[in-house]
Amino acid sequence: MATVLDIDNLSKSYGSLQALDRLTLNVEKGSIYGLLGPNGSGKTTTLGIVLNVLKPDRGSFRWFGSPVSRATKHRIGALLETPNFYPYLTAKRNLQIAADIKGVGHSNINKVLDLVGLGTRSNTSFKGFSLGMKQRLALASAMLSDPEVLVLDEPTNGLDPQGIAEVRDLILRIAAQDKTIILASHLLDEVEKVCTHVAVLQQGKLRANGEVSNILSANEEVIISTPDTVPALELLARLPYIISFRQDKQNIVLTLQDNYSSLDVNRDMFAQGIVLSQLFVRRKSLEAQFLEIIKE
Ligand SMILES: Nc1ncnc2c1ncn2[C@@H]1O[C@H](COP(=O)(O)OP(=O)(O)OP(=O)(O)O)[C@@H](O)[C@H]1O
Repeated sequence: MATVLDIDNLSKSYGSLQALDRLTLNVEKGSIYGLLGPNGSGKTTTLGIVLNVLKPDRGSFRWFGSPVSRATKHRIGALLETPNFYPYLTAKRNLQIAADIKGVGHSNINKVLDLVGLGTRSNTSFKGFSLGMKQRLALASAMLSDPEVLVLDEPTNGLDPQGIAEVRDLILRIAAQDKTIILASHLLDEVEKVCTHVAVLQQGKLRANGEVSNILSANEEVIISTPDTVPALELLARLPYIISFRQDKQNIVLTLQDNYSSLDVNRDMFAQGIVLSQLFVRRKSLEAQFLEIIKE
């Protein structure tokens, strides 16, 4: 898989505040890469640097294997903050002006309006749009040059639930067109629903990164209930593949080593004459995972 963005040891301070501390990560083609972190963790600073708006103190980054240049810039679309459209002009006219500013032709305008679901509203003035529609128009504007990569900072901020759902759906549709998306968010739910990969930032440091599905699947819990609690706890303490267990009301919650499953627990309990009244697997939520990561 080709690397689209390669970030190597980026650091940035504002006075005595270290906003970014030796950040290293790779974004591969076709991924939807989430930069996840609480407010002030360095997400916007990272995006500002890789979009050449901010200068890093140290470190480097490469787009498509090369230092940033006019040629690489044309391959990247960005939405860092909601752009100012002219309120009394139509969606289409606003995109024509945006295209002129970017130095791209008008040939993609109808296509991007259709893509974001505003094809039938192209002659409506911007001021009549809902916040969700305004954000979708902003995404259309970022897509005017048909970029390979889209960089988005908190794309659903301030939207109502319907607007959030529309923008997330749109991001997935854009990604399905063989685009790479890099997206900063403080919303765990958003990253879990939209992203294929995640980098967790805290106080400018990378705390964890990888495929969202890996981070989640590596963190399953097995929940069991049994009337034979005491022998069950004794057995769990002896089983070598149990990483941890704890009692939670009537249940016992287990974390298992990789390559072991609830079947192993059931079989070993049964072999010792311990009957389970309940056994199920629960995926630790990304939120639980995230809180553990930033607690370390
Ligand atoms: N121009 C600036 N001058 C001084 N400090 C800044 C500046 N820009 C950002 N910071 C500080 O740097 C840290 C990282 O900010 P950044 O905006 O990158 O974080 P973020 O994760 O995007 O957070 P948010 O979601 O709140 O935007 C924060 O503590 C912020 O207050």
